[in-house]
Amino acid sequence: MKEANMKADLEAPLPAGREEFAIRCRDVCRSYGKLKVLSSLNLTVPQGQIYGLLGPSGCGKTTLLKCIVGTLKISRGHITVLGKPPACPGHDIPGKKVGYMPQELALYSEFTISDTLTFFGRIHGLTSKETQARMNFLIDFLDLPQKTSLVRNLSGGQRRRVSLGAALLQNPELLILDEPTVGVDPVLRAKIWQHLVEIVKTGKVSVIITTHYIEEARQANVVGLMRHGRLLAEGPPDAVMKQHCATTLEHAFLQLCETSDQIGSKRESTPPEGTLEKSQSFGSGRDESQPILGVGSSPAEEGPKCSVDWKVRARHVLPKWRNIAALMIKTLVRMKRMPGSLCFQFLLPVIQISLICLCVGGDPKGIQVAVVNNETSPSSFSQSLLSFLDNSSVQQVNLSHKEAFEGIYNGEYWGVIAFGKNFTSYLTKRMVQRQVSQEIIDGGSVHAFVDNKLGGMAYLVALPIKFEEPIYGSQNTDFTTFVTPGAVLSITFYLAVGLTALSFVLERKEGLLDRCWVAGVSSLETMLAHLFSQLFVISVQIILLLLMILLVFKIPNEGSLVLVIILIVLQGITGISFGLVISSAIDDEQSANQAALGIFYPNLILSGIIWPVECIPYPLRYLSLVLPQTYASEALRCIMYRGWGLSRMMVWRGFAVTLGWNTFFLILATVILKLRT
Ligand SMILES: Nc1ncnc2c1ncn2[C@@H]1O[C@H](COP(=O)(O)OP(=O)(O)OP(=O)(O)O)[C@@H](O)[C@H]1O
Repeated sequence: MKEANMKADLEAPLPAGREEFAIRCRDVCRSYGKLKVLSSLNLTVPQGQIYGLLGPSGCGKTTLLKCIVGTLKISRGHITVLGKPPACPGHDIPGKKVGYMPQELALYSEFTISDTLTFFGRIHGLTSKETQARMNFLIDFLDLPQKTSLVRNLSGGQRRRVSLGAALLQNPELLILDEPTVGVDPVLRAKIWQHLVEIVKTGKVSVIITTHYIEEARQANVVGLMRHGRLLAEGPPDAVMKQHCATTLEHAFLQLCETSDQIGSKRESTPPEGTLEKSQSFGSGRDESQPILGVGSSPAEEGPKCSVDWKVRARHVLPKWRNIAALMIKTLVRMKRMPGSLCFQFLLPVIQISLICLCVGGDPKGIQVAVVNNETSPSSFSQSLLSFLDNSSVQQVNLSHKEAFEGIYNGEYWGVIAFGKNFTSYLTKRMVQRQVSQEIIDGGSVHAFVDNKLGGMAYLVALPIKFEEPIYGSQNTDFTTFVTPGAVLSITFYLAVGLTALSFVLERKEGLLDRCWVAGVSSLETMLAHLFSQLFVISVQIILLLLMILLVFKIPNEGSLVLVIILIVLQGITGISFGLVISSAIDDEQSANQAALGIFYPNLILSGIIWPVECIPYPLRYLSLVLPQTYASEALRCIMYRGWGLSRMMVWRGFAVTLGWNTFFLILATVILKLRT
């Protein structure tokens, strides 16, 4: 009799009928590595009702919500949301039918309240009039400050309310709210619940809400009590309390936990016999995966299949311009809000290339060289020779033999030039006599002692080589000219890597990536939007770089400027796409930074930017040739200094390798991001 009454109680508040449900989870399992978070979970959210999902911290509520919205894949079972599995092509889950408020704030801190709601409005395809109207309502309803207030200047509670506003914005059919009332004062909390009760009255909107304030869930139509990844009970709050003769939901929940623990310890004390399935039986033969107060059908039932024709599938895969535009505007607004960082991004390449042109490859200046001249006569050959030395490069310091060598050992001089006291007469003898003794040869020579730690530079400067007119370039082509094209590519590449390597890392951490994904933004759209908006930044950087090298440092360009620009832009895209790979694969900032910095030096050295590839030992040379910048640097040098075009293999090879890397990195980043969301 009691049982029959209870059944009637349970069924009474579900006017929509058992078949009408917004969400149905059957036999759902999900693990993080070896940690089993959801095990054979069954849950039903009736259509047009509020479902309060309750449970202690760490029991798997957020994980379940993520599986429901499709950001996490389940390892077993099936989930149906508004009639179809989540993430089924052509289904608006994820999309505008669902409003999702994640546990993290998931807001852009540089945005104002208005920017935030406008951004989500754009993604959901609302007109600016509709967004404006909803914004005014939400600001008033959620008691938010002025819409021009920056999110980063709001209090914790205000930020959570903005986050809730973003979930409510498009009047979704399904609201998934992960702890929306945390940090909200009791008056507003009551108002939020009142609003939820109000919106489900139409029967068209369903809500699933998690909360730590168990008692507030009494206002829900159905509650689900969750523990250790399972649903202990599911039913109308009054029925749950009644069944446990409890006056509060909290009390009922405690009793359920105790019962569950007792059964758990009983199971542990019985010897392990039979299969795992057998050990899951709950109480008197009941399956533990079934809630104590069951609602819905058996876990054995089949879920709906996601079968759609190829046209729907193709439309699902193709990126939507609306989403890309919304994401690009978002990035540009963020840049506008951080003018200092933007100026730094624009100026950094100019500073870097200027430093390379100024400091690398020039002739040494003001080198202090000790001169030991044992000849005293002003008309001696030694004086004449010394007067020919370039005094801007070499600063002569006349010293005695002892002082000069002491100076060398103390690191004061770069070298010693010494003349014997009979230098003039011995040199004359060497010139006029056919055969002379070793003593005359030595006495008639200039003796140079060089601090060899200087490297070969000092010798090279003095080498008696006569260079003929070069085939390409000019007689005074120097190391700077060799290095500059590779340096331009390298700077563009690394700045682009730096700009993008952290982009998803931070957004993923703050829950923004998931939120955008639930709003209907695909991985490809995210990728393309990043690519296009960063292209704007690197375009400005490239213009400034070229102005600097061509006009200020007068680096010659014999070839097509258009080809030069295209190649540098393509290398920038390689950098962006490589940054996107790092960003999609790595979760924390430190590792992403390490990955970006770690490849800098090896790539710089192996790409033949500083020293020609021909000098690299063979095994490493093969590695060098497949790197993104080796052939590209060579191609840029050929265009700029030889005036070659795309008909030459050395030029088109640079373009082909760059395009190949771009395609590879972009596909890789999209696949990784898709697999991880
Ligand atoms: N990305 C992850 N990798 C590994 N383990 C995770 C991950 N996310 C959650 N977990 C683990 O899964 C379990 C369930 O986490 P979940 O966030 O779903 O709990 P919750 O019920 O929402 O908790 P709370 O109420 O505190 O938010 C926890 O033990 C948590 O440590």
